[in-house]
Amino acid sequence: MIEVNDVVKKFGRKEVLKGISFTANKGEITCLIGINGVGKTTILNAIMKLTPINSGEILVDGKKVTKSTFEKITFIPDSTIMLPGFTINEAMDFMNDYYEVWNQERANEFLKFFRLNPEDKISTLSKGNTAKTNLLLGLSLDVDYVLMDEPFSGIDMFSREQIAEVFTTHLIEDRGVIITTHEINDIEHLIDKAVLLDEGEIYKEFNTEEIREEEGKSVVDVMREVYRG
Ligand SMILES: Nc1ncnc2c1ncn2[C@@H]1O[C@H](COP(=O)(O)OP(=O)(O)OP(=O)(O)O)[C@@H](O)[C@H]1O
Repeated sequence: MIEVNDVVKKFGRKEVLKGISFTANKGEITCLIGINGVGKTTILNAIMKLTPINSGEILVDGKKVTKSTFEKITFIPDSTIMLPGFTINEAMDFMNDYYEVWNQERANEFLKFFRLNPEDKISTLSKGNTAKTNLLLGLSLDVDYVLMDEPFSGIDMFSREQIAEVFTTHLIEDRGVIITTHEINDIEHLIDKAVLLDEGEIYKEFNTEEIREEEGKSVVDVMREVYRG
């Protein structure tokens, strides 16, 4: 489990995270939802220790995040191009050399699934294929937790559907996944837990199935209630 406990993050005088707490379980997809600038990326960066926090704590399987915890987590950034100078093949070789937990079999499945050409140079790929390559490189690491920042941002409908499909296949298995998004439509039916953020605070955290069964509401219904007051 990833536990984010009362985390405060300031940039200068601006308090971007105002005491955020939530948990993300293994075998579940947790979605951090909120409009632009509410602090979604900052939370992922804080979990990955890419940005220091001012107070609070983040635990992975009950332990503070250290070098060895990092081996359990992979972070797939948004449209940032990873390893741009390489072809997809060279990038996979690099990952294989660099990470003990690299799983080439899974990478080959992703190549087929996304119909990517391993000879293509990463810097020349379309936005959708860049996102798919990022997913391939991130999800072919045998880790327990996967953090994804806006995996659907700026990507055409068909590629989005294909990316969403990954979440319903064995390619994710029983990992704990945290996704950020401001567009819920593509993944509403896939997520287990929704964490609604506004201005650095958590408005509501809920199990999507429970709210569907008990209150007959979709995530979008809850978002309308929360954000439109
Ligand atoms: N390095 C930084 N220095 C100063 N302010 C920052 C920095 N990084 C982020 N911020 C500010 O923190 C706030 C939260 O940013 P963050 O990127 O986490 O939001 P977000 O919810 O991921 O937004 P988006 O949906 O647009 O990606 C924003 O107001 C942003 O301007």
